Amino acid sequence: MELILKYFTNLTEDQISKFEKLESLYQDWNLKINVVSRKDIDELYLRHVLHSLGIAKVMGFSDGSKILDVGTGGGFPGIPLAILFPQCSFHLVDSIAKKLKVVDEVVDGLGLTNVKTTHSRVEAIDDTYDFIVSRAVAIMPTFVHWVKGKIAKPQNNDLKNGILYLKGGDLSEELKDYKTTTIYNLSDCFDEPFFETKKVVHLPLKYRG
Ligand SMILES: C[S@@+](CC[C@H](N)C(=O)[O-])C[C@H]1O[C@@H](n2cnc3c(N)ncnc32)[C@H](O)[C@@H]1O
Repeated sequence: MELILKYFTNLTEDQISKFEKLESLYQDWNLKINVVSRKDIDELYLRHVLHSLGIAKVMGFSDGSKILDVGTGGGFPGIPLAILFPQCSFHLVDSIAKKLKVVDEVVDGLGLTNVKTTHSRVEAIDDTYDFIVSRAVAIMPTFVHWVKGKIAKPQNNDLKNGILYLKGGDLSEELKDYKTTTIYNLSDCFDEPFFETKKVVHLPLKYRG
């Protein structure tokens, strides 16, 4: 938990208590349904919570923003971001029901009122969002194919609306067809060696409507 406080110094009491509660909620639920590996549970704050919050280091969501987390699995990056941005609404989608069972229990346990979950493949979701976040779900061309048409018309001519994807390693081949992409190195934001090769890819997308 100290890790989160090291990099996010303006948290409210409510946010701190929610981040603190996360560990025991995941530990309890992971005993019943294994959604996070043993190693990752031991390093929950580094590998899951802080990594998810890397998105917030490169993009501040304005109040009222609508955000879709595709393939949320055990709730990452959606749940940590929902704690950090209580004035935004988060839709967490996954095609595996048992993973969402854990997410629902964590959301209830934290009293997160800005999160809804849907058991579905993302292709079947018919709605629009300001941002689409994700980690470890598909290569970019597949991902873009799944989510195009799901970006809302920007408020205030904000041309940033689009995908924010947590990725690692060399992305030059995977991203070569996307000219408007910006890649942010999380090693510039966090000192921990875990972030050495970790990046956030920002790909603005054309909006629908
Ligand atoms: C490797 S896990 C990553 C989970 C989480 N994002 C994380 O980083 O911890 C990939 C997840 O994507 C989900 N998934 C894969 N394709 C999907 C699709 N088309 N629509 C919704 N979920 C999908 C899988 O069910 C799985 O839970």
